[in-house]
Amino acid sequence: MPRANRKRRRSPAPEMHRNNRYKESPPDFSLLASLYPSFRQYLLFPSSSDRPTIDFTDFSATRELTRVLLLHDHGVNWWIPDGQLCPTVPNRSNYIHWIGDLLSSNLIPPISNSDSDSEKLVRGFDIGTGANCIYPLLGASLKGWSFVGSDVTEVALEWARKNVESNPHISNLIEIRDARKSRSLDSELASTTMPSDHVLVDVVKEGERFDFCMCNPPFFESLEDAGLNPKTACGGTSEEMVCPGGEQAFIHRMIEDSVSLKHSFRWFTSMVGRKVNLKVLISKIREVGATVVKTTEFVQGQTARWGLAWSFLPPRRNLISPNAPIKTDLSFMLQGLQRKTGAFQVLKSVETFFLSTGASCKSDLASFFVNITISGELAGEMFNDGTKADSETHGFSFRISVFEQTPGTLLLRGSLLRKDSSNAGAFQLLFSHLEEKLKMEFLHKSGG
Ligand SMILES: C[S@@+](CC[C@H](N)C(=O)[O-])C[C@H]1O[C@@H](n2cnc3c(N)ncnc32)[C@H](O)[C@@H]1O
Repeated sequence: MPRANRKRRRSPAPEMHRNNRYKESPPDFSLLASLYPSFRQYLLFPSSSDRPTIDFTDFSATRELTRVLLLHDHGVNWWIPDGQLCPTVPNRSNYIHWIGDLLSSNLIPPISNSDSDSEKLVRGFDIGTGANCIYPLLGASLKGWSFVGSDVTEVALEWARKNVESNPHISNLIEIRDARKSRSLDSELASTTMPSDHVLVDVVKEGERFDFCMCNPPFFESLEDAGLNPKTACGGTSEEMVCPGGEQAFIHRMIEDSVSLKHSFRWFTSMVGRKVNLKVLISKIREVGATVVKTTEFVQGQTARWGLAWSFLPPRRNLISPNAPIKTDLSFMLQGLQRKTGAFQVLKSVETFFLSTGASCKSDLASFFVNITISGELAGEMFNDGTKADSETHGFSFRISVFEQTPGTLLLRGSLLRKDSSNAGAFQLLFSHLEEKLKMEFLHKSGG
């Protein structure tokens, strides 16, 4: 059916995550071929372009590209047997970076992690890690996170373990867990290859705590449904791509398990392949009483994919009660600073902090202030709990000024530039994160 006149989205097409190394510089195939002769054989030189490419419908070529990208850009040794699902590194990195955003937004405060509290190690659970084990490998190498990766097929478990063992520098961060073992408790399912009703319950051990779980579920109800994208050859066996009821049934099971394990995870997350499923799943999550639901759209070449996250823990922003007086001017002091720490240095840190969130900053160093703008899109990513459409999330601007009170004491003042109370809560939250960050940075250094 022709769709030329149909408006596809309300917001601009999603871009790669700002921290994705391939956002500004896509993989340089010429360079990779010069460094890795095994990749050279797959290069094609189309007459229409001066840049070489590869045949993305050739499984061996896409697998070799993934291998050299993981090795060259991430220092990861990797391989999968013929026919297994072959991940694209730039796309899979977006999901990792989005989880990084969820964790650093501090919307849901960290939960105490019984066995790694002292190390403050971020701990994730990858449901269905696959033979490629891509998320634990990327999460450990990019972020230093530790993982449990689960799966239910012999080949996935064997190759995921091989991929972990081939990387001794991060192997202590990744445990591969057989989710079928837990199923042996369930006698009816023990001898079948059908996915169990549980994906987390019985796989997560008593007393374990995780900062997040993630999942790239089997999207399709049948292999015919999966079809084959003629433009790519990512492989994928029926066990990897198909489950009864498709992704909706799989994520439903995750949601049900999340209710039983609501205190064991800070964030539950999953990738979703169809927008129509996203809406149904959000309703289900609300129905079971999650306190926060967040969504994002991922860049996945020609195909749209969504990220869905929820939590049952009380969000920090609830601390800003709707009945509390709305403050559009806020301040705090930095006292006991070292002599060499002046207003200029603190202002630069303010700028670095907000730039790292994706905000844009304009500094006036002579007057010791920086104006910060949070775009509507960024505000949506940071604060939208899934109840608002992207187009309803408005951007806002505020000014942070630094005043030297006495040597060693600075006053920081934040003011919303348009005194629009609808963004006051978000502004207060960001300002409190800034206070936390600057106190950590400057007062810890000076022993304060
Ligand atoms: C689409 S693949 C994802 C593989 C990999 N994470 C990736 O992103 O490329 C889905 C994976 O889920 C696994 N799986 C299916 N049912 C499962 C269950 N109940 N528990 C854990 N893994 C399961 C499949 O064997 C398969 O490896």
